[in-house]
Amino acid sequence: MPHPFIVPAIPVPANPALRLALQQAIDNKTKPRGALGRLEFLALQLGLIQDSPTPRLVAPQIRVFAADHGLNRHGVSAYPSVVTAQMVHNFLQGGAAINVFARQHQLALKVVDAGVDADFAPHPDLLDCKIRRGTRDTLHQAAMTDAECHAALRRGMELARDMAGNLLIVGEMGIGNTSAASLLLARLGDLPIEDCTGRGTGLDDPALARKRRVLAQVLARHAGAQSPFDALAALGGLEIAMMAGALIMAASQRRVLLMDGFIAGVALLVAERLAPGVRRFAVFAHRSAEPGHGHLLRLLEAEPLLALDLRLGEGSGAALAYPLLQSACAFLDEMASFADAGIGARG
Ligand SMILES: Cc1cc2ncn([C@H]3O[C@H](COP(=O)(O)O)[C@@H](O)[C@H]3O)c2cc1C
Ligand SMILES: O=C(O)c1cccnc1
Repeated sequence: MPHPFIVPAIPVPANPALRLALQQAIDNKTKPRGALGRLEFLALQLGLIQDSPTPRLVAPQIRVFAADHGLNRHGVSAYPSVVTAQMVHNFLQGGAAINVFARQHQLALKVVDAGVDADFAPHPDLLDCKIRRGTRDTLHQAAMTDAECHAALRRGMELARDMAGNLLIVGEMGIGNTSAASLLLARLGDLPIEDCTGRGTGLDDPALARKRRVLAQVLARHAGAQSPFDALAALGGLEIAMMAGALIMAASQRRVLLMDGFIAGVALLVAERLAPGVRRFAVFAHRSAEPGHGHLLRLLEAEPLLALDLRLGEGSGAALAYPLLQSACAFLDEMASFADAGIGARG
């Protein structure tokens, strides 16, 4: 179906002359060739994203997208949906993991109400983008109408368009959202739902078996929802749709997308399917302990920087990896070349 929103053009970060110049600059630094390992590839990628021989990270931004999930009434999470709103209050008071790491690395943080099942008083760090109070129960209905799904994508795009800085971390908070992410991965990746499903917030074995059964039923119920847009509307996640919109717009503006774990990663998969090319702007921060993330990374041909067994979300793993991107820019900018230092390169 035609999208009543304009998908912006995604540039191709592959200027061959610049690639050569970056590679030469990296190789001429005072170190054995390749000795900075994957930090060298990171520097090259950041240069190509910014179309610059001296990439710089300016005013990095985190947006944590919060929303609720109708499917959670079937016991697919270890926690009740009310925790989503409680965590929004925690973010606004500065007490969550992502607040701590954002402060540590001076990353600007705002919380987006993408569809929490509660109302909040106005707050300078809260962006009200609410489409509706939570998705519908996907065991019985589509998570969102087409109009709601379009609105969520559009609001995500608008939010990124008007943002400061040249790096975006999308984080999420939504009790039940590993279920939506697993469903989307199974559908868009054509993978068995059992492989895509994990313990999320910490389900025990019987609860995990029940989650798998429920998700298999949901997929069967929405067997017709095959296109990326139809799958997104049917299987949901208002926060996943809004993150996908934000990622599309940010890539179109040549911002670096510093990707967190499983749920944010699924939003990138959706974004890539809706607007091919977005993935090239992504740096993958870490490998989540949620098993679906391994399948997602394979699908996206991504090798993340860290493997810390994190399974939190909120953008926390991306915030932790941020200093590595700073180091990649710094060595490219500041390290002496063999010529600068008067050291003979390998003959
Ligand atoms: C206190 C708390 C803080 C969180 N911060 C992120 N999540 C993470 O867990 C949820 C997904 O797991 P599931 O699908 O099993 O509900 C999401 O909200 C995700 O961001 C949290 C979960 C809890 C309980
Ligand atoms: O990897 C993630 O993003 C994740 C995993 C489990 C629970 N919440 C988030």
